[in-house]
Amino acid sequence: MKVTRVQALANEQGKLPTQFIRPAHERPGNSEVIEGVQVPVISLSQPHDVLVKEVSRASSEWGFFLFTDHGISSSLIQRLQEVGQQFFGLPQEEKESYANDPSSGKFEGYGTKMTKNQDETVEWIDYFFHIMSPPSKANYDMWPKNPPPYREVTEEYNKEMLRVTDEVLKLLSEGLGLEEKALKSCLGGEEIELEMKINMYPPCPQPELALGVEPHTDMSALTILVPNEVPGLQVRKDGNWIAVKYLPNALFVNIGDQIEVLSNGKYKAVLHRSVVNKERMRMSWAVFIAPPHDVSIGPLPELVDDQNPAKYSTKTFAEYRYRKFNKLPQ
Ligand SMILES: O=C(O)CCC(=O)C(=O)O
Ligand SMILES: [Fe+2]
Repeated sequence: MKVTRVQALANEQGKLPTQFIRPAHERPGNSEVIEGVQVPVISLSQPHDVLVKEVSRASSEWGFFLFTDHGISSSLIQRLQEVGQQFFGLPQEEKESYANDPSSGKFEGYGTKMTKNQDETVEWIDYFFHIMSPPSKANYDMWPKNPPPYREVTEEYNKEMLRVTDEVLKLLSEGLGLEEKALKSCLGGEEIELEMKINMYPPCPQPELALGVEPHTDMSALTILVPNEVPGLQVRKDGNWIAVKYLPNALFVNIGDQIEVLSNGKYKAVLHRSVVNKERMRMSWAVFIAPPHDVSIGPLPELVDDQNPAKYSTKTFAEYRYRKFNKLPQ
């Protein structure tokens, strides 16, 4: 089936096509956005006990924080961004050879959401999605072959993401009063999955009427994202949308649904959305960290007792995903 890419629409001058116009209450132009509030910024070079406290606090109060001094070189982040930009700069025909097809279960590849019916609204975004880890699940044939360094750069970034993931999961485990391996082993241990989603938001003729990504929490355990320099991410805190400022080389860390469930609600999955820009293309590289599909996730028994009953039901990640995709209650 022929899919109209947002990138192609952006090249046609003019008005925003109707399927992108959000209902009035969802339009970024109609909602107050707080610009001045600072989201938590946490340096990974602090003493361990301070880090445990800061990460645990940010994850309980915000479900979101920025990491600095994480040890990933700025040149690696720059190369990751270059190969992603170069992919989206390829001729349309070449990008189409990677087209995904979520309706038939083919999630990996080049994608754009389509409307199922007339009154459904879509998002101003094209993306590329593929599994990075574990190697046994990575389908390297689906990774961009152009530009040629794509695979090498992405594998190098994947190694760094595995290292930072271990670090965050240890800190979060300790913040729950558990031993440092607790959360990772619940998430499949070495079988934990890392997925790359490159988000590409072309310039939008009427950004005040559209959204890049609608409000959602990530169904992952954690998401670690690096954006380009164009701002656009907003996180929900105490009933307000807070615009997240760009901080060069910082990692944006989201708590996702699976950590909220495992922690029995002590840590909160952050509600977030992204807005688009009239002049500039925004891009972001989101790494979703999730359990394998057959792993069951529920509140950790150590966190549940008579005073703290389980707030979530236990189910496999496959079941959770199915329910979330189909907007069924969890
Ligand atoms: O582009 C962003 O900053 C957010 C993207 C996002 O929320 C997602 O891909 O789940
Ligand atoms: Fe997200």
